[in-house]
Amino acid sequence: MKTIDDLQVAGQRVFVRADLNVPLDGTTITDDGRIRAVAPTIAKLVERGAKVIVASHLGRPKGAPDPAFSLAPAARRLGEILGQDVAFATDTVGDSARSVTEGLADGQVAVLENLRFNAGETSKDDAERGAFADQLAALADLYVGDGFGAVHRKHASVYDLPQRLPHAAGDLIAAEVAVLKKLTENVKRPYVVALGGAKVSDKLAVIDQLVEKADRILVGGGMAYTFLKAKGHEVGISLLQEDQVPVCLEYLARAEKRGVEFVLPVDVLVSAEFPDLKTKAPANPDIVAADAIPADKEGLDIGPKTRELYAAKLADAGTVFWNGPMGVFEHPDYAGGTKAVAQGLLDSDAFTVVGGGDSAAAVRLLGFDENAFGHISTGGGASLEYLEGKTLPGLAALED
Ligand SMILES: Nc1ncnc2c1ncn2[C@@H]1O[C@H](COP(=O)(O)OP(=O)(O)OP(=O)(O)O)[C@@H](O)[C@H]1O
Ligand SMILES: O=C(O)[C@H](O)COP(=O)(O)O
Repeated sequence: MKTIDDLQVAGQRVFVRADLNVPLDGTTITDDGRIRAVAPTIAKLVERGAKVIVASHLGRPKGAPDPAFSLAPAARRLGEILGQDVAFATDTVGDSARSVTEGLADGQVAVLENLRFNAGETSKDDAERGAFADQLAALADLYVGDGFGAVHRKHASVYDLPQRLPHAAGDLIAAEVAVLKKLTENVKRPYVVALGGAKVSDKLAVIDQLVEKADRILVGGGMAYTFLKAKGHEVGISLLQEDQVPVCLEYLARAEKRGVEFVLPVDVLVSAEFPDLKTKAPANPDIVAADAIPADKEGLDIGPKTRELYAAKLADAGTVFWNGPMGVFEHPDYAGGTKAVAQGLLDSDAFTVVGGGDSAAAVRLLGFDENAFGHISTGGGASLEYLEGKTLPGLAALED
């Protein structure tokens, strides 16, 4: 892969595909880690006299403009971090994008509106994605891929666009790949993987390969309930991927055969209602055994016994990879499980990697020092798929 140092960027329009998919409370960014992570790449391009055009997705809008998913707050924050004005285009490839990018002088930066406001960005149809990539390509001379969190997506700006422009990997992608590569070679054992979060359907599949690589897998968050169901327990109204129950059973059987310890919650915090993340009003959850979740309640965090169990399972680890909060950590009543696992990582002597937008945000928002971990990756799904050994579209497209 070429790096930025291989490109002559002075005076050129450089398209930077970043991952500015940051958590928002209205228009307030609650954690700016992903913006800070890509800022050095943008600053380097600025310093070298490029006209920098930054593009990203935010959330999962449905292929049309939706103000709740505007990148305007992220563009403002990027300007503050860079210490310079950052222009904002109110569309992605329309009149605003054209005029804002045409108006850039050398060393200036613009952010385009959310790529996913355009159906072509995420389309499964090659021609539709290609047509959108053509429109993006018209805005720029060079492409820098630095949105590590999205490299596992075969999307127009990630996969098709670099094939249309001279391209290189940005410094964030280069650094992420260098660390994650270490986890695919000579890992210090026991190798413990902790999985949680809400993107259950996306991430269950990675267990297929992790069962072959890890020594111990701890499951929490929304991911746990499909496994509990597979074990024959009722899970009430918890997040459930019913069609994946047979797959979970297969993973459990394969783990047992390979001697991989597969650890599931023994107790959970439940409530009849999803908590109010805005007011943070007390949720008063109940603690129940994992095999006794009431039919009208959902599991929203791992319980106290599970926290202790997971801390013990992390204590002797040589390497830990963790993706996905153990509960709805955004509410204080459901942050305990995520805190316990973060503390468990720190209390071990392991090389620790935390991956994912919300997982990294959780670590910082819950007051942990991000420098105390071995590596905080900006990619959750992306790092998991990398560790699985998959070819990631956004990395493949950056190859020479
Ligand atoms: N039991 C649960 N039920 C519902 N949501 C949950 C539960 N446990 C955790 N979550 C939610 O999971 C979300 C984070 O999951 P996600 O899979 O997106 O992780 P991530 O670290 O952001 O990874 P990525 O970068 O791939 O998105 C949080 O918003 C949290 O509230
Ligand atoms: O948060 C992430 O994992 C990345 O920004 C990718 O987002 P996506 O899962 O919506 O594609």
